[in-house]
Amino acid sequence: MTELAITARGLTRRFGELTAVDHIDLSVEKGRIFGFLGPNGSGKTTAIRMLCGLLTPSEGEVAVLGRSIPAEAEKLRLEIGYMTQKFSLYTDLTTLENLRFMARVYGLAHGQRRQRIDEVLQQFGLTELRDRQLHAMSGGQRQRVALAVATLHRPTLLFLDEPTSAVDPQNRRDFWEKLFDLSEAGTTILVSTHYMDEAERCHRLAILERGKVRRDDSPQALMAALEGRVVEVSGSGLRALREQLMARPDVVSAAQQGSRLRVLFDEETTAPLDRLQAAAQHQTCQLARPNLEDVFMAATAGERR
Ligand SMILES: Nc1ncnc2c1ncn2[C@@H]1O[C@H](COP(=O)(O)OP(=O)(O)OP(=O)(O)O)[C@@H](O)[C@H]1O
Repeated sequence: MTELAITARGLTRRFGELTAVDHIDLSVEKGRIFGFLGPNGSGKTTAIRMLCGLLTPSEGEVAVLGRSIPAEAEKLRLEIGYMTQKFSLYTDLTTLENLRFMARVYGLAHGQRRQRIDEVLQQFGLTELRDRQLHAMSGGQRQRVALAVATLHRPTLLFLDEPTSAVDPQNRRDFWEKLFDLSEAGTTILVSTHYMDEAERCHRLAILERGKVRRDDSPQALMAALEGRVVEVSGSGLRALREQLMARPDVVSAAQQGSRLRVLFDEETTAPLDRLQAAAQHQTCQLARPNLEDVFMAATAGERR
């Protein structure tokens, strides 16, 4: 049987009238990278804060690393790492000063601190930046420092809340390579994002929208489930065609990408290619491989209608 690092049943958080997280169920396997994909305000941060024990649920059961949360949250403190969306380190201190300070906060034994700090400096490519103040670093460099700090005490579970929102694509790729190194070494990672390319890298993904989990599976399985429902149209007159298609009940979404229009049909539609070709007589239509954006549109279609 696979071991679970996190289980949540019916996890809910209300803020007054608003239900920010609405009865979500989660099972996160140990050693895997689990993603929360959702737009702003979908409840990712609120869910993560409850799983860390920083926010009390309104309803629901949560167990993290075998401990009941929030009752046993204090015992979890040294077993988890948390990197928040907002940068939370001291920007007027250097990398080394931040690491030394946090090593004390985590209660690392005096004799181990230096060795462990040297290890993370090397692991995250920070040796040359050890004496630089954080305000004089790029977004990508700072995120590396934040990840080094979050893993300094060797947590077995890492919560990363939109860790790369201020980072360019190359640095995002490098950051993800570090996450895979950590995952291979046995660390469980729960990461929230609104980038499709990041979501696609996760072993498993929960798509959140308005506080609910709309889909929960591997990215590959989620995309495979849409096989045969996505058609691409090329040719002229795509703007007018899009408008016409968006009015149809069998079309979930129609989005232009360069000189193509990508059309997603709903589940019940049979032979979408033939249907579209009938509507787009002056254009060329062909079936396309579903991507995560299509999955996201399909998962949230009910809400938009
Ligand atoms: N302390 C709070 N008091 C009142 N409302 C809150 C509070 N925290 C979050 N919310 C609301 O709950 C909803 C979910 O917010 P949350 O921050 O969890 O979403 P998110 O998916 O993390 O979005 P973002 O990427 O913008 O942070 C939002 O409508 C937000 O305004």
